[in-house]
Amino acid sequence: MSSAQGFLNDWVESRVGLGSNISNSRNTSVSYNIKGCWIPLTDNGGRRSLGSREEQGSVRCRRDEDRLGWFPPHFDVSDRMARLVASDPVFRKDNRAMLSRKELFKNTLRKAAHAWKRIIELRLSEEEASEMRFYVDEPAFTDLHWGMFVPAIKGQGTEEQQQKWLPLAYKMQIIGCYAQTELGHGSNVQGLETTATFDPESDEFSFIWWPGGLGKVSTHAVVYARLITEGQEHGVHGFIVQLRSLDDHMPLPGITVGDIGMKFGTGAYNTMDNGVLRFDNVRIPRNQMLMRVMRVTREGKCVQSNVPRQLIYGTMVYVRQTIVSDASSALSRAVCIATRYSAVRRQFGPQDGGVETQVIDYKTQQSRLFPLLASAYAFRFVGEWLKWLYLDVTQRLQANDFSTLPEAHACTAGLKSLTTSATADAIEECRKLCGGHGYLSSSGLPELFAVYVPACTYEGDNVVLLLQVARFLMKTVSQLGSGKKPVGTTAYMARAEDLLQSRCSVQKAEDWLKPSVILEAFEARAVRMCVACAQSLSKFQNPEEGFLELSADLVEAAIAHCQLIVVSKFIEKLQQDIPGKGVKQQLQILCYIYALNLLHKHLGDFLSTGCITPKQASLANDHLRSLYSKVRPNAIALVDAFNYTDHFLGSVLGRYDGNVYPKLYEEAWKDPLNDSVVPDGYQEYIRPMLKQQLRNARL
Ligand SMILES: CCCCC/C=C\C/C=C\C/C=C\C/C=C\C/C=C\CC/C=C/C(=O)SCCNC(=O)CCNC(=O)[C@H](O)C(C)(C)COP(=O)(O)OP(=O)(O)OC[C@H]1O[C@@H](n2cnc3c(N)ncnc32)[C@H](O)[C@@H]1OP(=O)(O)O
Ligand SMILES: Cc1cc2nc3c(=O)[nH]c(=O)nc-3n(C[C@H](O)[C@H](O)[C@H](O)COP(=O)(O)OP(=O)(O)OC[C@H]3O[C@@H](n4cnc5c(N)ncnc54)[C@H](O)[C@@H]3O)c2cc1C
Repeated sequence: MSSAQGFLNDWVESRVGLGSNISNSRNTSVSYNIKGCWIPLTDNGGRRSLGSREEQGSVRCRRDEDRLGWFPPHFDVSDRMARLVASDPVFRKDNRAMLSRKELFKNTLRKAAHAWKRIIELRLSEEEASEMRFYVDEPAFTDLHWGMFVPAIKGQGTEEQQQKWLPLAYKMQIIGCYAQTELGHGSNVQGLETTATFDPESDEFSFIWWPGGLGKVSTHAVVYARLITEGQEHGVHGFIVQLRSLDDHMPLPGITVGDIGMKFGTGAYNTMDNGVLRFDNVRIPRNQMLMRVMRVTREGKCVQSNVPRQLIYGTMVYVRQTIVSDASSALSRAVCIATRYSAVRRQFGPQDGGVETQVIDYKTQQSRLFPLLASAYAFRFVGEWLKWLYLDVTQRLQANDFSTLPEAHACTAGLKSLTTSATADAIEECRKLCGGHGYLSSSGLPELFAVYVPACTYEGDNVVLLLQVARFLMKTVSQLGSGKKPVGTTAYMARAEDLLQSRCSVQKAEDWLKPSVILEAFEARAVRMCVACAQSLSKFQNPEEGFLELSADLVEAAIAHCQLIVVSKFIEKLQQDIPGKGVKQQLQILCYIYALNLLHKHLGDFLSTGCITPKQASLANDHLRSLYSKVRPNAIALVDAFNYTDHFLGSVLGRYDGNVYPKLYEEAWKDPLNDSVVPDGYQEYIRPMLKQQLRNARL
């Protein structure tokens, strides 16, 4: 899809949407781009002015000149959209924590409407519009419209249904949400209680429903419900349901709809109108059931297509894939703030009155911060790979090849779980890395955490998703002897016999610098944990009972497998040409830090499975420590490479110019409490208290 063409036309005309630019077959090697990254390796080792209070604000890093020849195509789009948003007053960052829910929500509507206006005026491409959404940085109903409603129709609708609904959705003449979760059922989709009963008399369905969705905006929803025809159940399906009038936005008869109320944090995800929806005998035409997987005839007969019924879960696969890239963005943002501030902040140091030490120079700070920096890069690369995997599976599905769907499901579920859990923890760690000031709203970290943390729950609870990965792994292990060769991310299991016996070859710390050594350690750990689980499972008469009993161990095995995927994709990335002086070396160091830090954190797994010895573990740790010193000179450059504007970062601590302290002071005075010198309530509560004490003192 070309960015020169208009966004609107592209989307209306596009049938395949995001899948159009991928042509690799699954077995060819995947080519990566480090999209949107530039790493300015400066002569002074990347320290810039950050770190010296004396120099605050005095040095400006000229970004364009700093770049060393690394312009992946995506970078320009991203950079242009970042600047467009930052320079538009309508997109200014309100102090969201200070706004009432109504103000907050109305502001979001205003920004979303303005974004849409600009998208049309500037004829933005899909990629540009998506970048604009990213930099506007405010969860909104449009995320669900574009991110779930449209993909649900695309993935589960017939050609005819797509032709009818997509043009309306692309032009935003209808606005949709994804209404699947009920009050009582979220993870258990098959357990949904909403029913859609076909009435052959009138050619219509009726619903009862209680969803999470959009409470104030959507005119339509794809609603998931159990299909009942001729008194028989036929599983959960998606149905397009109009909720509100397109004239006056009032709910249609039989529909009760509203917002579910304030959520975690102030500001944060409260810009979103998550909603409650109740159907009371709402009727919709038969052809509003999404029928790519199963068709209901005029007579009420169900006709299964050749498409697997798991495709009904397809929208979740799509969104989980996008969530992995989003994890890298959220994490890189937090790390950018914490790294820059760690270079500014000084505590303790020489006793002779010299300048105090930048906290980034403390090994403890480095050992907490640099693995997070490495993870931000690792998640970016695995996110790019996952995008490829998703596009590949989409193309295959179109050609009626469903063979890679289980792996795509396992990878998207597992990596969504792994990256969101790690990112949520990392944002909180970044807050702590910024000491007391990290707790201030103006650090940007509390709100980032509050906005981000539901990612561990939505689109599938992270533990429930890991259990899906574990099921896939147990199936793979059980087929090992059957001649069915594991492929893709489980290909290493074909070498299970060797990996169960292998001994790590590390003898000195530098041996840990061999990618093959690291890979083999992670593969051996994952195989051994999976095989141990499979052996324990085989002792149960009832496999489902065994699965429940062993679920905590199965989750650990799934994590080991997903970590292996991330490590291996990082290593694959480094086998490619990476332009820019010194860039590859820096990424190599980050790759080792990512892997060796995981090894250190999960030492129990590696030791108890006998993959490495305590001596080798200790050598890995020695080496990890030495790698931190190599990152330190370029730490600022490595976070500048994310190319975040100050507007987007929304953090006084993460300012590009390092001018933290005067700005913190300035920010404090903006608080409404400082509007008056003597606070409201003084006369009523403080003064009488003081007077009382004065009287008591006189007595
Ligand atoms: C202003 C203008 C701007 C313009 C903007 C332009 C562009 C922006 C574009 C887009 C924005 C992009 C993204 C943003 C979008 C959204 C993100 C933001 C917010 C998210 C909001 C949140 C939404 C939600 O939460 S929706 C609800 C999600 N719900 C869940 O995830 C439920 C979790 N539960 C399940 O998935 C399943 O029930 C289960 C746990 C998998 C269990 O399934 P079940 O069938 O009961 O059991 P099993 O027996 O285990 O499985 C049967 C069988 O099926 C296989 N399986 C399961 N799932 C899948 C799957 N997904 N795909 C394929 N196969 C699957 C399973 O392995 C098993 O197979 P087997 O029989 O072979 O073993
Ligand atoms: C901000 C936000 C936005 C959302 N947006 C939407 C939306 O747009 N559309 C929509 O349809 N839904 C939406 N949801 C709902 C979301 O998808 C569900 O909340 C999510 O899938 C988790 O399901 P649940 O709430 O039923 O959790 P539960 O399944 O009730 O989980 C509760 C606990 O039980 C554990 N658990 C559950 N099952 C198992 C098991 N089999 N084995 C072991 N442990 C288990 C979980 O790990 C968790 O610890 C949203 C949720 C949030 C928070």
